[in-house]
Amino acid sequence: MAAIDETFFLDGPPCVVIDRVKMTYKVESSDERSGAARGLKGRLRKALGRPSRVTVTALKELSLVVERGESVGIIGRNGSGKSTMMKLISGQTAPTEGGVYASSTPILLGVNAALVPELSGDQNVVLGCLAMGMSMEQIDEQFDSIVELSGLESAIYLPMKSYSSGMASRLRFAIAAAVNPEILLVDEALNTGDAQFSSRSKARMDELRAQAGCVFIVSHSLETIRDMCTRVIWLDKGELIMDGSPEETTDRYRDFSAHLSKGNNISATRIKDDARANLVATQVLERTSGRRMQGR
Ligand SMILES: Nc1ncnc2c1ncn2[C@@H]1O[C@H](COP(=O)(O)OP(=O)(O)OP(=O)(O)O)[C@@H](O)[C@H]1O
Repeated sequence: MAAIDETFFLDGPPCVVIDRVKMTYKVESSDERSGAARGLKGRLRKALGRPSRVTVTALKELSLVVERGESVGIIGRNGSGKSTMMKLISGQTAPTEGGVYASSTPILLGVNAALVPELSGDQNVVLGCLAMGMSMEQIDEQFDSIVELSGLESAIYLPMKSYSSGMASRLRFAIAAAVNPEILLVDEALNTGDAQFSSRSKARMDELRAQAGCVFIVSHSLETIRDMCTRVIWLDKGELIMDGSPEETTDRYRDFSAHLSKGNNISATRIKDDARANLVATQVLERTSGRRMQGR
């Protein structure tokens, strides 16, 4: 049986606690072979022209405790549940089961902030900042540095719908980076924009990271993850496979991916199974007096 890391939190509050969280989605499926399409109900639905619905498991049961000062990288193949985990931590989505607790409101520094394409860049700066809870005074103070970080110069006065996708991403990043959150979530935001913007955004990220209580970073760039994280978790098909140091976890994942891409599925599965067998599972307990205990 996997070892358990029992966590009591008296030595200082953790920033984020994920307690036995599961996430499933109900989606329409046109697959005639799916369980939901078969049987009397399925035939009836089909006769009425209604598509059948299937359940997609985005995250299997997952528990995690993240302390102040940690910078957690999340890696894994496409569809492994990384963005779902970020949405759950940010509160954008509620889990199907379990709970997510945070010491303050986490801010998702993604490239998906909803801005209005018809409005100009500067109008969107105001809109985006208001949406993040900033006051007009704070926006006024930060406006010039947001525009400077975006690097858009005079294009800031043009409608956002006229921007290239890279320009739009730069604006979203610059707006999102204007707040100094205690809990910062970064979902691939650093992988957009040109080289000049990359170094500018990395510098701002480093600043934010230094101020934040804890940071979560999703990225397919293992280099970015190694560079920026103190701890890395590997998700696969919604399951936690590994939770360890950036070097160890990215090495193991790189090995797994290399075997997969060469078609060595059996070796890849063995690497994954070995990693999962060594996982020290977290069990979240009620707040109680005591000290933090490491796995047994
Ligand atoms: N809104 C949704 N409705 C239905 N299924 C969803 C939804 N969002 C995610 N999923 C499913 O949940 C699973 C995990 O998706 P998620 O976006 O979290 O993966 P990811 O690891 O971030 O992938 P990627 O690396 O491709 O961005 C996938 O099977 C996906 O199809």
